[in-house]
Amino acid sequence: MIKFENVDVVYPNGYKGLSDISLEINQGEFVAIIGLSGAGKSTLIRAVNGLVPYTNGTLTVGETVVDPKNKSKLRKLRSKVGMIFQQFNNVGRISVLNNVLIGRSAFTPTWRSLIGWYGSQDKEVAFQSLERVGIVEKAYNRAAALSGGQQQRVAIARVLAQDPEVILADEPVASLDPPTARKVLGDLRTIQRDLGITCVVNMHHLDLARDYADRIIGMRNGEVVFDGPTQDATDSVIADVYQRPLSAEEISQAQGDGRLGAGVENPTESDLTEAVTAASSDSDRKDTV
Ligand SMILES: Nc1ncnc2c1ncn2[C@@H]1O[C@H](COP(=O)(O)OP(=O)(O)OP(=O)(O)O)[C@@H](O)[C@H]1O
Repeated sequence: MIKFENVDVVYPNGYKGLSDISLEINQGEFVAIIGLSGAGKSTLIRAVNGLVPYTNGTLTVGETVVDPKNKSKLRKLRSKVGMIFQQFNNVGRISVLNNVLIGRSAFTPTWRSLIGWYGSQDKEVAFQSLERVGIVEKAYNRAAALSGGQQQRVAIARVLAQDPEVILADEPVASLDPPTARKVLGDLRTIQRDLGITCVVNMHHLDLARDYADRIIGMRNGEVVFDGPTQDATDSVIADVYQRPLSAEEISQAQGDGRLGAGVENPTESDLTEAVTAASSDSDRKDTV
């Protein structure tokens, strides 16, 4: 489904963010990416939808070769690859429902999505998506008025409304308290199991990765140093990924924040808009009204 073949990412300043990555992620897997700050987790995830362009090798999602230079191909890819971020990236001043409808942009002519004119079928999909994450009663609230956990659920519902094959989640629970983090990961897990959507999730806490993922990929210095089923990711294996024993905070989110620093630059507004609104100008999209 997602296939990295000898993929490198070299940033414009010459820094090698990913080095010779070869791996395959199958349709319907729930994969956690772990590793120290700066290991390359965000770079790996963002390469999949072209937010970070890879500079060598081949990266494919399904039948599509990710081509960061081909904007129209990229938009089409992003319509099938939803992305959620640590900071939710909802539009705070508009309603929850309208935020979720943004996920329908790929199915709506550009001029109509620009004025927020979505058809009844789109609204039905949006309501179903909100129901799936348990916040349908918030549909007409302003997104900014919701709690962090609810806002992340809005982001998940928006991605679901895209009808994605893959959900990429770049530290989706890093801003949430431990119980809320578990609820949000539980939603993602249910979505993956019920709908067969592939989930690739960056996480800072080993206990969350172990509790929710089928498979763990451990990264260090831009390389994959562990890749296996979750049950094989023992403490000693993970200590090897980190090259030292883990602290209690790194193992369990309940022990504290556990973050060790900042990662890739925040994406620009336009990158985010593109990543979440996907293929709104593709010629083969369907008008659903
Ligand atoms: N735009 C950029 N230009 C140059 N180097 C970058 C850029 N973005 C990231 N890097 C570097 O690439 C490396 C990998 O960063 P990345 O954010 O992918 O790591 P991470 O494992 O996700 O870290 P964190 O857990 O802190 O988010 C880091 O050393 C980082 O400083």
